[in-house]
Amino acid sequence: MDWVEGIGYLGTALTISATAMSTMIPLRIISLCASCAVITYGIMIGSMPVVLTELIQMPFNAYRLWQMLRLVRDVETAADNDLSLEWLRPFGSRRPFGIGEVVFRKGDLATEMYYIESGVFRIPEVDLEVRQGGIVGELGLLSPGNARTASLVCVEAGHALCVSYSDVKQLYYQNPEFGFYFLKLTSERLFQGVQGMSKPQAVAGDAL
Ligand SMILES: Nc1ncnc2c1ncn2[C@@H]1O[C@@H]2COP(=O)(O)O[C@H]2[C@H]1O
Repeated sequence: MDWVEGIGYLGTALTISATAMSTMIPLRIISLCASCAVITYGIMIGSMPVVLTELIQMPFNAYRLWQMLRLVRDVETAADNDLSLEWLRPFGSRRPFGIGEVVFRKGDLATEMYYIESGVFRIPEVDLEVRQGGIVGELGLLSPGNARTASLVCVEAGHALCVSYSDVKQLYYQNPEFGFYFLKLTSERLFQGVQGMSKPQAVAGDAL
């Protein structure tokens, strides 16, 4: 085996390692290293398809890596400051809701959680209001069969950021700070549920 082939095998080994990785940041870094090795090998053997494939892949990996690093930084800032969840913004889609609109009903299959940006939403089963900065719809990720534990109705028109559970899981696994927020939020709500809340209360950003 000559050194050119050696670089090719190094590229193969790094590509396989990246594929086997479960955490995003190391995966992206190893993928970028693999691309560098494969591009070098492709140039050495004069194979444009090999070089081109890697050149196309590299910006995607670099962009995703930048996104993830930025997220980690933002979550750390959020943890140090006012616990605002503004950094969730890139992970969700903004949706408007009108007065009386039922966002979901108890028992519905849950696929996303909501970060309330404006307006007022009500959870009738526990007589709670969720306002700007509040998180709602996170328990469905943990409930049996992903069923909604309560309904959500819009009582004052506004907007909510909808974040899919696959993104929530990704954030959970990638970022211990977010994982801890999530754990704290869900356990607080489960404890509240156990204690049987009866008085109307407002759930806002400080719920975390
Ligand atoms: N006791 C509670 N206190 C605060 N929020 C609750 C409570 N019970 C349910 N919720 C919220 O209402 C949501 C209904 O949908 P989910 O079960 O997905 O997630 C639930 C929580 O976000």
